[in-house]
Amino acid sequence: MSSSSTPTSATPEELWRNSTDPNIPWVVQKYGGTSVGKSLESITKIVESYISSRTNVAIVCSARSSHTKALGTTNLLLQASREALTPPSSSSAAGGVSGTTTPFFPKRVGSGFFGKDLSSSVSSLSQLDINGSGRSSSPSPFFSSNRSRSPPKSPTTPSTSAAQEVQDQEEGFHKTVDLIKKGHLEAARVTLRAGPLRDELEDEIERDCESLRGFLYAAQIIDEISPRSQDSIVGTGERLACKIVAAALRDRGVDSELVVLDNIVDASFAAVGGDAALTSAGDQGVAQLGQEFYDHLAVKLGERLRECGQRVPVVTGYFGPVPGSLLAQIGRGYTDLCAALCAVGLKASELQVWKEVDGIFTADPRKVKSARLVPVITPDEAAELTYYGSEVIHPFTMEQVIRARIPIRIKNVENPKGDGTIIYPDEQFPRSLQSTKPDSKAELTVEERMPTAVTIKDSIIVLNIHSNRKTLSHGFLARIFGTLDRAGVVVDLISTSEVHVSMAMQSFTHRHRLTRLLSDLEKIGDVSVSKEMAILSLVGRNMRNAIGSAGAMFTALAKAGVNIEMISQGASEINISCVIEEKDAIKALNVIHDSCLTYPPSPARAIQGLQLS
Ligand SMILES: Nc1ncnc2c1ncn2[C@@H]1O[C@H](COP(=O)(O)OP(=O)(O)O)[C@@H](O)[C@H]1O
Ligand SMILES: N[C@@H](CC(=O)OP(=O)(O)O)C(=O)O
Repeated sequence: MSSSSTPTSATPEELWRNSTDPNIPWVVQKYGGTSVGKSLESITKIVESYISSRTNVAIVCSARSSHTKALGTTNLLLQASREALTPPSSSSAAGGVSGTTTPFFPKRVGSGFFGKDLSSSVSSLSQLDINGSGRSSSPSPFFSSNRSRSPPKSPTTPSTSAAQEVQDQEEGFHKTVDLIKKGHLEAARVTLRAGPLRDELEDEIERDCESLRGFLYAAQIIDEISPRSQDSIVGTGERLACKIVAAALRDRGVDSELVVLDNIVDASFAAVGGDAALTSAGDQGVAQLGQEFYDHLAVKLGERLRECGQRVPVVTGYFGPVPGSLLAQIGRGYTDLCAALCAVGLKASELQVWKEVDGIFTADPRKVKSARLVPVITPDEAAELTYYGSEVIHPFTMEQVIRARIPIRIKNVENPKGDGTIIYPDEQFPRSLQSTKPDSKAELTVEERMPTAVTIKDSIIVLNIHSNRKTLSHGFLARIFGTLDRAGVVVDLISTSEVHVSMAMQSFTHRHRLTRLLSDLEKIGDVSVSKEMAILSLVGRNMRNAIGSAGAMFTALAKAGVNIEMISQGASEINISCVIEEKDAIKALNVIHDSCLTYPPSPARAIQGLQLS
């Protein structure tokens, strides 16, 4: 359907009858956490409008974020996990939350609209798997407090006093679970009309949050959260969000079905032959999920979603504890990948990623007022932007849908009529936008030679290692990479000479991890650390053909008095990055946007200096 279609006056039932034809195309819509948190009303209208235009819609949702992703449910869930492993303060013991009005180990309750597979419980400490899939924990803990364990109080042990009890309950993960519960209950009350559906939804939220609490409590007792358990904890966010969205659609007369994917990977993984789904990782490191795994999962998802028949599938973007852990294998933003695999499985005509912005901009519109919408972008450019701070779309997403020749469109929930940004591979670009053909270089306009976007990644540290010259240069580099691999550290940028290596990476949340890494690196050479840095990246497919992009970028930064700590140009030639001080980040973004990305160019702008190679 066209992106500008609007709802008709037909009732939802009439609309829905129109959409049952199996030949009607599918559109998969992924709604980001901020949209689920802030724009539920708009989401339901969008879904209705697509159904009315004879389109089958499947929707995939992320965990709610009421303001920003940083304050969203997934981050709260990760925080709660850490808190469960943090030693309790002075007098409050791990189990000091007894006597609360809500049970720690709630009973599984019958299946209403939300189905029987949705509530789960932890009935024993060995069952550390929040979704009850029955698989045992991985032996290597993802989070472990490394503290000597003091015997926790049992949940039924009375606390010393009522006041202490209240204080205990407010501490640590309990407070965080309460916050998650409160936010979701409020959303349910604001979104749904009073009645049985809302009552059932509130019960479901209550139950899921208490299951979570019980799970964390059990983790606290055994003092360990395995990667698989961590995945399950994180998955609570998508489950809660989807319950609200599915109920909101129903409340407005759109028949929906909640699709929880907690167990889909187990079945898919077995079917493709266990470890065969993982590609070889060599001697060390984590094996990567292979294409065979994704292909099979896509088929499974397609089959599952078609089972929904006339109902709109509302799919948890969390798709279960994958081999090697979802967060380690795919990382944050996994719901984009889930939506992509749903689109592939359904042979959808389009994958739509709905956000709170009109699409991909030339810079973060919150930070650069003059940023413009980019109408078309390549998957490589979108991936570079995501890696370097503009969380536009998960990089793995694009490969899956583009292999299946399904276009991706980024759209704004609050502006559904906008065209958004479409992600096309280079070779599928409209002819006028193909700037890589050698014989067409002379015809390129200044605009066609411009970079696509500028982005900033905050909270960066730079480690500089100077060789102690006790090993040859290749041995020096090998030892550094070996040390980083063992520490599980991802390097964002690197710049090397024979005896000196500078590496930019995300700041460490846990100081002890940095301390440990530094002491290991000090065995290889002298180490210095620069903190509170940011990576500034200029991204654009056109930079392959333009001489002077780097010159324009660094001239503009020099004129603005921005100090550059390190420089790196990726092998792809579509990204030039440098590390600057974090305090200069916004200024640098604006300066680069004004000088390299503003059209039409003024004589003062450095873009004038660009020539074709
Ligand atoms: N180049 C960019 N183009 C568009 N948005 C960007 C860019 N860089 C950063 N952003 C930010 O990314 C966010 C994406 O939208 P949002 O709906 O909040 O994300 P999510 O779908 O993860 O909830 C916006 O807040 C926007 O300010
Ligand atoms: N909620 C998960 C998954 C996700 O994809 O989020 P979002 O769609 O809001 O980027 C996360 O924060 O990582």
